[in-house]
Amino acid sequence: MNVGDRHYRTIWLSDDGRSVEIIDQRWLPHDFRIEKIGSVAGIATAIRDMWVRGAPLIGVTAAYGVAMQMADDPSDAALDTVWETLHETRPTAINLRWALDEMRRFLRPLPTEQRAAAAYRRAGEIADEDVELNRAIGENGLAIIKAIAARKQKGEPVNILTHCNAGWLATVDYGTATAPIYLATEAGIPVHVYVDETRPRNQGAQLTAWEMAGHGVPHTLIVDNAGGHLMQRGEIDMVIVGTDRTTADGDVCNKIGTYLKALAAADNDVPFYVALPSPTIDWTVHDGLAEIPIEQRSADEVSLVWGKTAAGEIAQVRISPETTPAANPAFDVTPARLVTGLITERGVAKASREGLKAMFPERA
Ligand SMILES: CSC[C@@H](O)[C@@H](O)C(=O)COP(=O)(O)O
Repeated sequence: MNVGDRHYRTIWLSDDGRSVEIIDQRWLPHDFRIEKIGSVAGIATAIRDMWVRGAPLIGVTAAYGVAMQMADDPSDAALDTVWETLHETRPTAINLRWALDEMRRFLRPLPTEQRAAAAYRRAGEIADEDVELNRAIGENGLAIIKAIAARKQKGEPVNILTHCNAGWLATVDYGTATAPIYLATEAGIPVHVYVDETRPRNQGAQLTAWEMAGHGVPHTLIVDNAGGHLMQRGEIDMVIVGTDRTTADGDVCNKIGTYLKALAAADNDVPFYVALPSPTIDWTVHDGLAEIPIEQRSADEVSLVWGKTAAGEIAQVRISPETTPAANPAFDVTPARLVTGLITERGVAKASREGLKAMFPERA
């Protein structure tokens, strides 16, 4: 998507043909910084410390990490080691394991001297495929927005609530939850997005709001606790969120707080959609609550908040007593029964084993 008048993806191969450049998301919306990363250790840090984040982008970044390892040492042992090193950076988003598995499956049969070039090629393809998947999700979600718009007065916007950042910053381009929103805006369908701030890291306030502003999408930032109130007042037409892992039975794991939005949506008959590319489906998991590992992040993310001071400095402030402990589970699981539909690259699936099987018969 565009930053100013320039088109960016979130990750691209450097001119040296070996490193990658990424948009460093730690500083947004206050500062737009590009980082160059040329080692597996650098890739692991960028994923773990959330310079890059969002399930699909984590996967693509890891794929490039495998390529860097192959350029240094293309042996089978090194392939297994880089899989382990990168896999442990973040536990919940399944796209990380999907990308690492795909790279290893593709590289293992090749002679070692061909692996580095092949790995960079395959990582680039995975990045391009992500863009195509998201574009298709956009088309399928656009049909839902159009149907809601058709029931409204002419010119009245479709009000969409979203949580966390499942925008182009969380993918290579377009985003998952935001792709239908961008396509609706391009098509001239009036939309208005309520952006959940998404404590503790504020991906909504910092990233989704920045994306919406950058693309001229009318939007309003709300605190996480406001969504239920707005739904009770009929001010939300639909919810669209992303997901870090969706089970073969349609349970949806996503940023902490998603479950509460789904409960409020169900209580108020507001359709609750989840947008996802198929690499986000974990076909090996059936019971999301019991089986998906939930990342426990640092308590500092709860007790300390980043922002920009009046003097223009990007700084962190403490919001709780020094001695108060904090817990920081980063994701929760929304049971399939609360999900209206899964917007995939192939169409909108029912959030159930049968729905996903019908959409992806070759994988189920
Ligand atoms: C297209 S992204 C879907 C999810 O990855 C997104 O909603 C999310 O929860 C991201 O969490 P994050 O912890 O910022 O990586």
